[in-house]
Amino acid sequence: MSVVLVVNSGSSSLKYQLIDVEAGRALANGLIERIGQAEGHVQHRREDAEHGRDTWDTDEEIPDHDAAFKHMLDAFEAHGPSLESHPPVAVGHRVVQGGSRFVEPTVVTDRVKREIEQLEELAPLHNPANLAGIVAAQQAFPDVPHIAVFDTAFHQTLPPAAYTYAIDRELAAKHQVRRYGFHGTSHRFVSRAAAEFLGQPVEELRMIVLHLGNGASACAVSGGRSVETSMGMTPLEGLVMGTRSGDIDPAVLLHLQRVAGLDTDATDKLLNSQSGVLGLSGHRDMRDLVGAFESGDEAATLALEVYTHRIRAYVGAYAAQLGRVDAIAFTAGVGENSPIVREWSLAGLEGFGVELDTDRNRARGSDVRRISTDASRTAVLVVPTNEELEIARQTLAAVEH
Ligand SMILES: Nc1ncnc2c1ncn2[C@@H]1O[C@H](COP(=O)(O)OP(=O)(O)O)[C@@H](O)[C@H]1O
Ligand SMILES: CC(=O)OP(=O)(O)O
Ligand SMILES: [Mg+2]
Repeated sequence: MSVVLVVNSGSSSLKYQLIDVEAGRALANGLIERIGQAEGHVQHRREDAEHGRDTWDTDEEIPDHDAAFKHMLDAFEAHGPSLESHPPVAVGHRVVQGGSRFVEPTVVTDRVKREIEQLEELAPLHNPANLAGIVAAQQAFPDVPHIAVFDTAFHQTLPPAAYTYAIDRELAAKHQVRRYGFHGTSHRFVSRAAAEFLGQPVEELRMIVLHLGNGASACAVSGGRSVETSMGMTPLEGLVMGTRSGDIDPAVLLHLQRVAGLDTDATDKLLNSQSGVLGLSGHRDMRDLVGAFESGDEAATLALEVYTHRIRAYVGAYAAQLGRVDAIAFTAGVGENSPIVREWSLAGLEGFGVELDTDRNRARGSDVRRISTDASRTAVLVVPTNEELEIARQTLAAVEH
């Protein structure tokens, strides 16, 4: 059995999974939230084939990422599985921004840490937290290799026409301004799982993956390679998200800076944390938004329309880029669980060969499933993503390499 610990360290949270890679199964997972705030929260869950699933919760102040790791180790010790009897052979870390530098999973050295730090300018919300997680994990697990797996890596196959912004070339080059794309680990996992479900080699398929979570992005995958994606230099561009605006005329910012006195920080906060469906409706969580829509809330209805209108526009654009669409795959929290979002996003596309089956779309399930009619030229699928398993696989492959 090869066990890998996967760490997804955010600015105020630490998510972890202990994974048996060959079995493709988590032995335990956990979430440590509100790091650095007065009321922290630790949740540890043991997944046991024999005893089923057990969850433990505690409320406690967690000052920093070092303390969060200590809590994680304590939880393994108190509730199992024991790390002595299931020692991780490596620790895999999600790192959001790898720039143009990192195209594959990379063994973390002091130099790699410095480079991740240098990339902070391109991901101020994500990379500092990812790095804090790596530093703390190295202290907790000094004797095993640590591997960084980058959200951007899968999109390094984008052609220049897709990743280049139409601004002054020299200025852009000097400041590394280009589109990088994110959620690559998920887009890669889902495109391969979709091909497997369809029983066709991924090399022969053209598909569109819609990763709709708190952050959301679309990806056109041709022959298993990312050829176009909706997030850009940062995870702000593209689809409407929980709290992020996605695409917007940049002149809106100039206008608000002039007429409403917004400075750089206020603009950043507005677009990243106060926009998206939250800004439109007061709800950031899709469950709450759909609930408000169902009780007739007008703002919630508009938010849902704006959210799905944008997805449909991207599906059309990517169909044009791909020339043919064999499959559309919905994934992540919203994509896997919201029939109304899937239905509205693909409404009116029958003329393009995309035909949803209403009953299949509404049926619940936890495995890969088809939600299009048998006659639909494009197969529409729901594919549960598993970024942690993908990180664990890539980590093990990097260690064995
Ligand atoms: N049953 C459901 N119906 C609709 N939306 C759901 C459901 N379950 C989860 N979601 C939505 O999924 C989103 C979170 O997705 P997730 O992939 O977990 O996000 P992230 O990993 O980016 O934090 C939230 O908006 C949540 O409301
Ligand atoms: C890159 C990104 O947007 O990640 P998340 O969806 O986890 O916020
Ligand atoms: Mg996610």
